[in-house]
Amino acid sequence: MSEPTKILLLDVGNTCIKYAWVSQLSITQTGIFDLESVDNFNFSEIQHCFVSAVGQSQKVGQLEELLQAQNIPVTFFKTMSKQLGLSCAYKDQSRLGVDRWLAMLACRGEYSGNFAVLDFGTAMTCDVVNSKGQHLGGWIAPGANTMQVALLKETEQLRAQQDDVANLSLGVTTEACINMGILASLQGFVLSSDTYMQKHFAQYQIFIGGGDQNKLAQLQLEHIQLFDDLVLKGMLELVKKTNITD
Ligand SMILES: Nc1ncnc2c1ncn2[C@@H]1O[C@H](COP(=O)(O)OP(=O)(O)O)[C@@H](O)[C@H]1O
Ligand SMILES: CC(C)(COP(=O)(O)O)[C@@H](O)C(=O)NCCC(=O)O
Ligand SMILES: [K+]
Repeated sequence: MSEPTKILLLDVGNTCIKYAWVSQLSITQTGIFDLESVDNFNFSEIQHCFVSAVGQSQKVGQLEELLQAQNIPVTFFKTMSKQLGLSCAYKDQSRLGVDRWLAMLACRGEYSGNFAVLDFGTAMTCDVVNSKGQHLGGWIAPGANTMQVALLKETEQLRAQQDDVANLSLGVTTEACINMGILASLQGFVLSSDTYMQKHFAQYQIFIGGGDQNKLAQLQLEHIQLFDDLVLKGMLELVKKTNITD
């Protein structure tokens, strides 16, 4: 018997490209996709490739050429005004990053109540969705690495050394003060979303995803849940529910 055909999902953020292999409509493997070592990547038996892209357009172009050369059909997801019971708050939905849309679809697939979804990558974003599936809007702020880059660029005396700090304390060196300051900003983003949700909803959940979610693992709040592979799981929801590959 031949191997079941596979679907490749690609989540192109402004810093990293994440991939997932999907077989029989389940994710079997995820990782970081590196275009430089693409020769080691097994493209045989790919039935269809689905892409969410919000950055790195040059790499996306290269990827598209590579897949087309192998006759692999490629579908790019777009933010819709309405999809799978979710309605976009933006008047012009095409302006909302498709990664934010897919993250909301992933959470809605898991949870039917009111929620906020926070994604900690190059930018940190928050999107609020009510139990009727109405997206109410959100926030965009610089992510951890972007904060550090901006801080070093705009000052003279700062120097940084990134450290995977998760417990918030006080720094006694410049480097530690920056790491703690950035962690405080990330935690503040979460706490502000909690305050907002508490004010507007009797019941809610806060989902946290993105490459820097591990920085928030120590933050123990009643309504918070870490959510791996948010965007990839949103893509899977669409692939499953729309039978797009039939
Ligand atoms: N495998 C990893 N290990 C540790 N940190 C990572 C990893 N991947 C991403 N990160 C961190 O997450 C950030 C990128 O997160 P990600 O959600 O992939 O961003 P984007 O979607 O904007 O490309 C990086 O700035 C880095 O700090
Ligand atoms: C906000 C973002 C930069 C987040 O990107 P990421 O951190 O995942 O790389 C991206 O979703 C984007 O470019 N959005 C378009 C503007 C908007 O959503 O309003
Ligand atoms: K993000």
